[in-house]
Amino acid sequence: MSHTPEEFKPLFAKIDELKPKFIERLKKAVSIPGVSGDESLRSEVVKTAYFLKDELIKLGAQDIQIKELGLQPPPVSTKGLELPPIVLSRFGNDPSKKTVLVYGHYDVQPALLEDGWDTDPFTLTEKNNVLYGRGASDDKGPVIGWLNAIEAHKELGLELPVNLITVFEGMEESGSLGLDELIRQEAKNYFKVVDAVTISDNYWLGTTKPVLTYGLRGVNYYQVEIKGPGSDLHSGLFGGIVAEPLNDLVKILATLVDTNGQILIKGIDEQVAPLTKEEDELYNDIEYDVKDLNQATNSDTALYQSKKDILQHRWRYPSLSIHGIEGAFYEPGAKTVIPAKVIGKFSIRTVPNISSDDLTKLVIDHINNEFVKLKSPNKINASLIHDGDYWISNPHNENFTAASKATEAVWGIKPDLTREGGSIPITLTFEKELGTDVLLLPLGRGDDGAHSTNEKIDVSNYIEGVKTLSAYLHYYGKGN
Ligand SMILES: C[C@H](N)C(=O)N[C@@H](Cc1c[nH]cn1)C(=O)O
Ligand SMILES: [Zn+2]
Ligand SMILES: [Zn+2]
Repeated sequence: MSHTPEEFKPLFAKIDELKPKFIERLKKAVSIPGVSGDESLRSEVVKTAYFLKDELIKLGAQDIQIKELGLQPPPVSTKGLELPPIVLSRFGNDPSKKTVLVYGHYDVQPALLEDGWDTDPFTLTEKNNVLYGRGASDDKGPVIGWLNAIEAHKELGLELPVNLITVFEGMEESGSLGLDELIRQEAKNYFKVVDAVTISDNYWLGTTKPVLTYGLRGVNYYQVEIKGPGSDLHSGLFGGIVAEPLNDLVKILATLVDTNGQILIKGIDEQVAPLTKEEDELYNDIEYDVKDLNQATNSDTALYQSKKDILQHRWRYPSLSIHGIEGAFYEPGAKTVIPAKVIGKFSIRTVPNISSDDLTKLVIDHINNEFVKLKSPNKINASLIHDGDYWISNPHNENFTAASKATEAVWGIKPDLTREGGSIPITLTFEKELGTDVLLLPLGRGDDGAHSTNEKIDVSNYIEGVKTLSAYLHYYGKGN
C-alpha cells in the first residue's frame, strides 16, 4: 500500500505470503473447545495451553514455563478442579533492547451450534474473507497474531527489535483466577525487566477505524442461590401449595435493574466519579454513531440515540446485566416442573471510583433485604463469584505513540483513543506490580460478536493486525 513505510515493505510482504499458514494456525487453536467457565471442558483449556507451548517451541522461544495455579476456589468449583496454567515464554534477553510483555488469553466463552451459530463454533470457517469461530476475535486471533508476528521475523531472518515476553492465561473469561498472585511472585523474577505491557484483547469501536484503548470497566460477578423443596416437583401436584424458588428468584432479579438499564441498588451512583467538562469534550472527536451500535447488535434496540450518551454509558457509567439461571428449565417443550434449586447469575460493570468491596456489600444487603420482603420459607445465599478492577491510564506516552505510528503505517489513518466497556481483570495488576505503562492495541472490529453467536474476525483485520503488532514492536524498540 502507498502509505507503507519503506522499512516495513519486506516484513509486510512476508506476512502476506504467510497468510494461509497464519489462518491454519488460528484454525488449530479454535478447534480446541477451551471454555474456562465449563468445568467439563477444563481439560480442553489445558490442552490449549500445551498447544501454545508447542507453537512457542517451534518458534524458538526460550525459558518456556507452564505455571500451575492450584485449585479453583468456591463458589463455582467445590470439587478440587485445577486452574489452567499460565504459559510464559521469552524471545531474546538482550540488555541493549527494551522488553515488551504481551498478554493474551487462550480460554473462550461457551458456544453451542444450537445457540444459533451458522457454522460449528469450533471449526474456523472462512466465508467472504471473514473467519468465523469461537475465539476468532476474543482472544485466540490476537494471541496467535503475536506468534505470527514472531514467525514473520524468523522467516525473514530479521531480529526482533525488542525482547519479548509472552504471558498467556486460560481463565480470563472466568475472572483471571490465580494470575494476580503469579504476577506478584514474578514481578522481580521472570518480569524483572519489563518496559511496557501490551494487550490485544478488545475491539475497535466501529468497523472501519482502528483504535487504541486507555480504559476498561471492571466487573463484579455475582450468584444468588435459592433452595426450597428437597427435589424437583410436579407442578400439578405441588403448584400453589409450596414456595417455589424460581418465583422468588425472578422477583429478586427484577429488583436489580430496570428496563432502561438503570441500576436499582441504592448507593452505587454516589460512588461514580463526576463527569468533568474536559472528559465530556473528549467524546466530541470520536467517530461513532447509533448506527454502529445497531449494526453491532444487528437490531434496533439502542437505549440511547446520541453518540455521547451511548459512549458514556458504555465506558464511564456502571451497568448491570442478568446472564442466566442455573437449574431452571430451558429446553424446548413444556416440562411442568418446579425446580428445587435455582442459581441466578448477574454482573455489574464497575467504573471509577466504585470500590469492589463496598459494591459487594451494597449488592448482598440489597438482595437479602428484598428477600425478607418476600416472606418466603426458602433459603437464599448471594455471593461474589469473582471481581476484576476497572483501569484508566494516560494515553500520551511512548507505548501509545509507537502503536499510533504502527496503525498509521498499516491502515494509513491515525487511530481514535477509546475506552472499553468490557473488562480485562489483570490490566491494573500489570500496571501496579510491574510499574509500567499498559497499552491496549485491539485487532478486531466492533461487530466481531465476541461472547455472541457467529463470532468472527475479518481476514483483513487478522492479517493487517499482524502487521500492526510487528510495526508497533519496531517503533517501540527504536524509541519512535
Ligand atoms: C474484553 C475482553 N475480551 C473480555 O471479554 N473480557 C471479559 C472478562 C470477564 C470477566 N468475567 C467474565 N468475563 C468480559 O469483559 O466479560
Ligand atoms: Zn478477551
Ligand atoms: Zn471475552
